[in-house]
Amino acid sequence: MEIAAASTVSVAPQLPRLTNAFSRKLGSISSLSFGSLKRNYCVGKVSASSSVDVITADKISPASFLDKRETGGVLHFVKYHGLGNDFILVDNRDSSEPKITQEQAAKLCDRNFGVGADGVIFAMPGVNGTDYTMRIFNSDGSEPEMCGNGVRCFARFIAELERTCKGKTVVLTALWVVQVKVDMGIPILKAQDVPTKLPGNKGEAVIQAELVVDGVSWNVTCVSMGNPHCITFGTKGGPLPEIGPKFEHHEMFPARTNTEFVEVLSRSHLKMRVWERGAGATLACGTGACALVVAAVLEGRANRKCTVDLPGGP
Ligand SMILES: N[C@@H](CCC[C@H](N)C(=O)O)C(=O)O
Repeated sequence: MEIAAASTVSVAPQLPRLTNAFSRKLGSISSLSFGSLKRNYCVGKVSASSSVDVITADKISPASFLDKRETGGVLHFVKYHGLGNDFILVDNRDSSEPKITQEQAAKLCDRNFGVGADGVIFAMPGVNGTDYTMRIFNSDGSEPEMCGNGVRCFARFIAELERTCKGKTVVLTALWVVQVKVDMGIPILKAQDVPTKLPGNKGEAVIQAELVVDGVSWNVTCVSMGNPHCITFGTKGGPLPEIGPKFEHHEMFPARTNTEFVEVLSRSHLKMRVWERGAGATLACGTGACALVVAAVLEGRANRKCTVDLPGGP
């Protein structure tokens, strides 16, 4: 079921390195927008508060991981996606510790033995004057600094929680499909802050530099949107599961990297495949889409305003 988009929520990430803070004092500062978000419920019954009841762990096995953190053995969650980049969202506003561990998150994200997702997002109490903080674990359990589609889902989730809680400022006029715009902040180009060990070749930035991957030479530009991205243009490549991990774990990327393989269709139309750090091939990556437009502009391949086609949509 889909109802037309009706609500726009802007998000200002204020601590791009470690946390993504969601401020209720929202200005209209969006500079990049993505496609609509959709909410999928994947298991169990949908309750009035839009959470999903999972069968209590103790009915399955006393050692089941879900009963270790949440009272009563129930983890309430919803499943959202942005262009098919899908996340399990947990209301963690009552604690500064995530309700599940990184290992448990990896199990939940397993598409065969768990719920299945690209990551788990926690809506945490605010820090430094913000109302909320987002934390996210990738599907391998690692913790990234930032996630563009994740922060959109997070904004949508907060909007829904606030609506449920009443008396707050976020207005939601339709369910199911909502446009959420995110201010992604300023890209970081300084090599050591991306981070990459590739030496800066345009000042401290790494732009169209040579990277040898498994004996093959690639031209790459390195951009951080809070999390590291390595962008390469052209049609060269191969199956993502083969080539992606070689970039992700390349010695030039001390914090590993997300990698975007980009085709330039025109100066305002780009097409990307992505291999995400800690999650593999995903249908969409918001930080990746932004990073590749930055790279395309820096390499003189595209205008500053572009449509990016991702496997999950434009
Ligand atoms: N899909 C996300 C990025 C998620 C984090 C990434 N896997 C990382 O480890 O940096 C997005 O939409 O930005």
